[in-house]
Amino acid sequence: MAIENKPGVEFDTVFSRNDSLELSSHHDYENVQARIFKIIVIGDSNVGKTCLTYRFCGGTFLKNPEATIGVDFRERTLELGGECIKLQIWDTAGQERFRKSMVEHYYRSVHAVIFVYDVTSLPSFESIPEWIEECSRHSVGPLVPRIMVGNKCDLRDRREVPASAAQCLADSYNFPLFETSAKDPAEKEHVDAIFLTIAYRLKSHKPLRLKQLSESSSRHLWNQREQEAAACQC
Ligand SMILES: Nc1nc2c(ncn2[C@@H]2O[C@H](COP(=O)(O)OP(=O)(O)OP(=O)(O)O)[C@@H](O)[C@H]2O)c(=O)[nH]1
Ligand SMILES: [Mg+2]
Repeated sequence: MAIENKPGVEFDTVFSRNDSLELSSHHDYENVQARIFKIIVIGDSNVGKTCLTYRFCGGTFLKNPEATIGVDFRERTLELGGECIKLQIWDTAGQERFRKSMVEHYYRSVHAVIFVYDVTSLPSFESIPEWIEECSRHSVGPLVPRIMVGNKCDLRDRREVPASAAQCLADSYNFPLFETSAKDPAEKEHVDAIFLTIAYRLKSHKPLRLKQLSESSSRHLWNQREQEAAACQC
């Protein structure tokens, strides 16, 4: 599910029926020029960064993943509005010992950042400000989109992070918030939507159009002006 960020303002992510998530077969892969965007996925160990990125790039739930050492690269090419976009996803290590020599590389020339926590782990949520702070220390520009993702929503009985608390934190940074599950097949399209939201933002390379809506009809909310203004915190 996507969670409201600010009432009355919609993050104008409308996926056209003509957009496909993959390059269609009539394309000659060799000759297609794709713009490449680097997206890093950051958060505590065990929150499901590898499973989320695998779900998006591989289409299935990765059983028995091992802790990521350094970084794993995944990519997926999309056709959006007639343009080829390649998302190069850096699945980073959450464990300090597996990431410390890599941190500079994570943040260099990054185009978007996804902060992940586990809704069944309060400590992983409480770490989010530290991850945002690390991002800030590495001079990631204010126009670089950031989003927050709460993973493992399928574990309903074990939830420790209320959606309201997560929304509050996301609002304080003016980040969009998504809650999802890499494991639940019913959430597959929602995982896609997280990355597509970023892809559209990167593709346009310009401020999003803000559409005033009634509170009840608002979904995928992201106040871009406030997001950019507040991004100096991150
Ligand atoms: N129930 C449930 N389990 C999940 C989900 N996503 C990941 N897991 C499990 O959580 C554990 C950790 O997943 P990973 O994807 O390896 O976590 P990570 O954030 O990449 O961990 P590091 O590589 O150590 O930073 C594994 O046992 C996964 O099976 C989910 O959506 N639901
Ligand atoms: Mg991992």
